[in-house]
Amino acid sequence: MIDQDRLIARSEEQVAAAKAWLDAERVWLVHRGGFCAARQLRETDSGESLPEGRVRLKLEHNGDVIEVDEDDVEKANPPPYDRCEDLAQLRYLNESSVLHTLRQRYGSNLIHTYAGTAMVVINPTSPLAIYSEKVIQMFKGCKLEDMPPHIYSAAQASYRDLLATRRDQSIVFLGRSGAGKTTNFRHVLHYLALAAGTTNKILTVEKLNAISTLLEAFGNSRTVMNTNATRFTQIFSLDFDHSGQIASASVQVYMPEKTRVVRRPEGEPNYHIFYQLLSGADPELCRTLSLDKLNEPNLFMTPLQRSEDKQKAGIAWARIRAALDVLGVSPEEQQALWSVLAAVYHLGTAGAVRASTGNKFQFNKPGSAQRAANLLGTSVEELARSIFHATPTTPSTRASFRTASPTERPAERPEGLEALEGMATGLYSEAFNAVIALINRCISTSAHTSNSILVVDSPGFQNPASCGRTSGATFQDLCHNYTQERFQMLFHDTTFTAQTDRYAQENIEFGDVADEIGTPAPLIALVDKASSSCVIRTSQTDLKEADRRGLLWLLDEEAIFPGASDQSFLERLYAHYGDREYSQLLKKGQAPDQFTLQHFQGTNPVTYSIHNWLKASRENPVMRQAAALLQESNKETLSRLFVFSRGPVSNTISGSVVGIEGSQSLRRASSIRRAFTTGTAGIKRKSVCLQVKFTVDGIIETLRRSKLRFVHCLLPQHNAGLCDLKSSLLIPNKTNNSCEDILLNVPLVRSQLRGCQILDALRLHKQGFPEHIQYSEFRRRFAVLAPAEARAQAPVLDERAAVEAILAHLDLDSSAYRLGLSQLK
Ligand SMILES: Nc1ncnc2c1ncn2[C@@H]1O[C@H](COP(=O)(O)OP(=O)(O)OP(=O)(O)O)[C@@H](O)[C@H]1O
Repeated sequence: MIDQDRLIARSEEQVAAAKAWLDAERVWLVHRGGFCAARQLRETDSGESLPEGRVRLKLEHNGDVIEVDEDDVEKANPPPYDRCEDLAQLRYLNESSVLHTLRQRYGSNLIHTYAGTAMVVINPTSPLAIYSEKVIQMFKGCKLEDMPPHIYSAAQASYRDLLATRRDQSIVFLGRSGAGKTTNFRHVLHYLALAAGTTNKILTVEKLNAISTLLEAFGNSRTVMNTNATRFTQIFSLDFDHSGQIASASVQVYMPEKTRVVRRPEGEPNYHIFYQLLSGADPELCRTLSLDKLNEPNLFMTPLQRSEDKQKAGIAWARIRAALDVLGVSPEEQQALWSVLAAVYHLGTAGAVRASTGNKFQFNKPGSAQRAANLLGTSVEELARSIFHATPTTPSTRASFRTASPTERPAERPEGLEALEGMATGLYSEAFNAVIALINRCISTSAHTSNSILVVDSPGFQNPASCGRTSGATFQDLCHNYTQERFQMLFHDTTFTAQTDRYAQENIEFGDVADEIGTPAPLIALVDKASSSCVIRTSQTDLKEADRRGLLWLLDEEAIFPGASDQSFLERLYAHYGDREYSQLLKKGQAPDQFTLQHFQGTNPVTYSIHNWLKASRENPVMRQAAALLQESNKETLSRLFVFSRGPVSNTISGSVVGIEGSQSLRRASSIRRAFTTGTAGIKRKSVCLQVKFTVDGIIETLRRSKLRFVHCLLPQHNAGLCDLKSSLLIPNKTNNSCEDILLNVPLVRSQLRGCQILDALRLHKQGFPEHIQYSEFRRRFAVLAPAEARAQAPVLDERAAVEAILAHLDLDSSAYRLGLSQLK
């Protein structure tokens, strides 16, 4: 380990000041609201020593002397560590010292901090002048060890690793909604496009901006936690040729929150694109799309009312048109996209009503339905048939995860409004899918590429109650939270499990830090565990455990069980997880339709409301009619676009898989495709809830094969994601809080640090040897530093001895490395 003290050349006064600091026994007193500085006193006023486990402190801010438990006291670091760039360098590694360093840095607009091999970034909530082409050029020319913490250094480290090892790399962003994942994701892409360069301008900054604009318009929405919340997971793959330039790229989109088009929590709007179209389209386009009168009530959206909102949407609309031009989307293709969006709007106005004769449903407002049909290039009769009367495709055979019941029925065809919602959702999914296909058409090539950097962004952790919505989190929130838990598990596996396994394999002695580290695995199992089909031991406990399956499986079974309801699902959940053993993970909610999951090892409990979960867990069968309707449209521009977007050279989001056949990167990542199209995933295509599990399995499997880097994005305040709406930022009352607390909500940051296990990772990093290199690779790279006789080029019999010779020649401190069986650490 590198000791910061040894690296900093210091004057005698500085040395004296550091010694005085250490002698003064500066500590942090930890309290619920945060921590404060104090000096530890050795004895009582009368000179007696203190009882075991108790310490006396003199508080720095008011001079009070108090006696507290020693567990509430943590050692403080000398002032040179106040803004240290890597938390692993702290002499005393404890929560308060980490928080202090982060707060000091944040106060100076230093939002990035290394945390060993990971990075922590705190949302600055306002733009900073730290991202530019000039800064990119600076990082590009910088040695790794000289780079200050910055999102560009994470990108540069991945790029250097890719060049040095020719191994695929990934950068994964984790954090709560509004913490800044998407913002950093974009900076990474900008950096790589500029620093690595691209062949034939396949991926320019202009194109990246255009892609962000489109994905944001179609896939983002305002939520209670973030004015611009991402509602889909994406993997942006940058594919490099042998010279290290980007020769191709692609966007893969997973698990878009489709139902938001028709239903969402109260007060939250639809996707941005609808408002931008409705407010921005010029009169001629409005006429073509029959959007010139927007005064009728609409089931799916309410057009913007305030003139400033309309103005903003109008500006965004101009940007969207320009983005489509940059990406080479033809005017006809653009027109086809707008026709589908306008048709969704008109269906919202058309509504559904039971016909006066018979038991069938029909449009409530035939005029609006006619407008939708015209735009889709079909007849209103055909449209009505597809929505209200068409036989849905037969549901797939259901695996018998619940005791087979003769009364089980296939999923029923939704009626009336629900059927209409299915069509609107399906149309929107097809439009979003087409946008991604058009993006990929512009940035992918068939050039031979050798390695990729995958940059991953997904909706952040959702806890709506933290921003004042007490009605409970939704099923969609659970899906996003589950995805974040799985990414955290990936971080856990990479940081803890893989490291300690490697030490064991290499026969390297190592302390017991790893044994005490908690894991997100139990909560993940509660959500996604499949029941075991074979039980080896047959005690009652084993049988019960074998039969116990995760929430998603229970929900899937309940959704098609006759007479089941949201409430009966909740009862089954309690029946499986009501034991004391699970009380730390699942608790009953205050309302009868609520339950609480203790996410991130209890640091982020979320109360969910089960309202509508059964419905949300199955795909609405009418959705699938949308693709057929569009492909068979009598408007050639529409049918051509939607045949293309579903075709082999593009991609699809509807089955959760997005890829490009023929692309090198995806051929390498072909297991993504396999994971989604074979086995249980294939059988369960219509189960939205199980698709979430299988999709995340596929993503994780792909990422595991690359060298992973994690960026933990943190919220400084609960509502930091709403910083675009400055006035709604609830800054704590100045009179009650110190200036620093106004910047950073310490309990909130502390709970995020605990949830993402930063301290554990740092402890392991400090105690262990996280960097490792094969002997042969070390010799290849560093043999030039060795004496001539130790510079064998060909493979040598004893690689370890050869490396030892190089190390001996370099005269390195032997405590700074370990020699394993095949690797140097
Ligand atoms: N580095 C940054 N510089 C300036 N503003 C930032 C930065 N990071 C985040 N923000 C601000 O915070 C807001 C929320 O950030 P962002 O949308 O990236 O969060 P997120 O973690 O991706 O959220 P979600 O998970 O909901 O999509 C942004 O709209 C932006 O205004």
